[in-house]
Amino acid sequence: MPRLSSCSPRTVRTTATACRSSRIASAPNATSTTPSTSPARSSRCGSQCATSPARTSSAPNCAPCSPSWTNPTRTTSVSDRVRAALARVIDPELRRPITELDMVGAVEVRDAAARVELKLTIVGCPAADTIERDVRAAILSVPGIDVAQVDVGVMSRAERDALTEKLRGGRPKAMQFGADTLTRIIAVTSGKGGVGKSTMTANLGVALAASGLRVGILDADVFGFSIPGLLGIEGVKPTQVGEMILPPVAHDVKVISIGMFVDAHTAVSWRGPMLHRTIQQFLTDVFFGDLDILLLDLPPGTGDVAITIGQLLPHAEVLVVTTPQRAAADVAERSALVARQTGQRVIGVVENMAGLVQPDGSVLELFGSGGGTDAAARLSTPDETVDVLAAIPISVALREGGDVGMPVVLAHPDDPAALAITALAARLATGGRGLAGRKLGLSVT
Ligand SMILES: Nc1ncnc2c1ncn2[C@@H]1O[C@H](COP(=O)(O)OP(=O)(O)OP(=O)(O)O)[C@@H](O)[C@H]1O
Repeated sequence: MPRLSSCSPRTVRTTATACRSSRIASAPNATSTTPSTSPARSSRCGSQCATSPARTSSAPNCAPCSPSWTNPTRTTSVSDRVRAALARVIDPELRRPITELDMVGAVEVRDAAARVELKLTIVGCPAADTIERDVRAAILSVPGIDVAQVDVGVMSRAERDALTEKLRGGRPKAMQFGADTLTRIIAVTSGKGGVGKSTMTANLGVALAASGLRVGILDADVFGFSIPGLLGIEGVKPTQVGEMILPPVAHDVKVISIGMFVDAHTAVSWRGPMLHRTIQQFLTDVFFGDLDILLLDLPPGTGDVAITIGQLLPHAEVLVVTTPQRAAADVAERSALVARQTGQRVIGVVENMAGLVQPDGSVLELFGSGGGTDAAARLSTPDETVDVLAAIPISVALREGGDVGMPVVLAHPDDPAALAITALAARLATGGRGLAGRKLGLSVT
């Protein structure tokens, strides 16, 4: 089983000891825009303290170095207001208020200064700077507070375990997307490689998230992972809190990919059991939270990953991507049939790389035509009609967006391919969330 390592540790800069490492700001404008790690401010404050440790610093922009926080003179209502402001700070990875995540320790107020203990989940938390900056801004947003001191520490193991437990909602560690999940799971599949499955998955995910849905992408294309690159997060490592893996967020989409755990230049060559365990671990250990839609980018063909996904997620829906070429449609049909054998429902066909519009307005059908309609017709049964849900034209902007990690639906929303993908997302989004139409495996005895 592959070891999914945590993100590379960085040292958290704590402010446990006053002044030397404290990052104290004197005014909202100064702090919210100035990096809290400003060496100038730290050393200025540090030198003040070195000479008069217990005294209020008189340096410009330097807050009291060691105020007597234990004996606050302000009423508790001000610290309550600081706490209320902190409840608006959202952890970028866990997507919940930091107060709910028990990341806020003591909150103390003295005169116009507030001190807050911030407990990060792990040492080297990649979101540390963002959280600290937001905490500082939240403190300074409270009327009457113009000095913010944030003492940054790290949760103890017990606190981390308690958080993991809380995030799981008290449920034992298990596959998150079982038959009773309210999350719609859509596997993007094709028989043939290079038809644009990953490009479609990435853009669809971003378009669905832009429409207000909570979206996750699981890159199950273990051998040819490309989702991190398509979404501009190549090289980003997930944070690990205890046994829980927090998926990086790109363009509002939570993303997990084997590419985040192996060296960029490593070729993954695993046999079936290893692939199975990896996908299973993704579905169990990665904390996606409450999602509306989970998209799966499958490798081409009908191999081990497709079978694993069929076994683990028989209630998933399947979106078949093909090109207009008849040969591609033949193979696409096969991948959909395998999915169907596991109980998954084919919800439609996407014909990608449809005609390229020429400067004179004529359309060049580089890959022929009719493949999508063909595949849909062959996949339709007397009980279930399968439609072509979208035809995505060939687009230079789409390809370029993939190359630079900026999906075309965001970078060029008026591009014909972007418009077609956005319309497809809107169509899929109307499917709603829940168990409606799902086989529940109930039987009457
Ligand atoms: N509509 C399109 N117009 C232009 N280029 C496209 C279009 N769709 C995809 N591409 C390009 O085609 C190439 C293959 O796309 P992609 O990697 O998404 O395919 P895939 O089916 O996921 O491939 P694989 O089989 O490797 O998983 C990429 O370079 C992508 O930018």
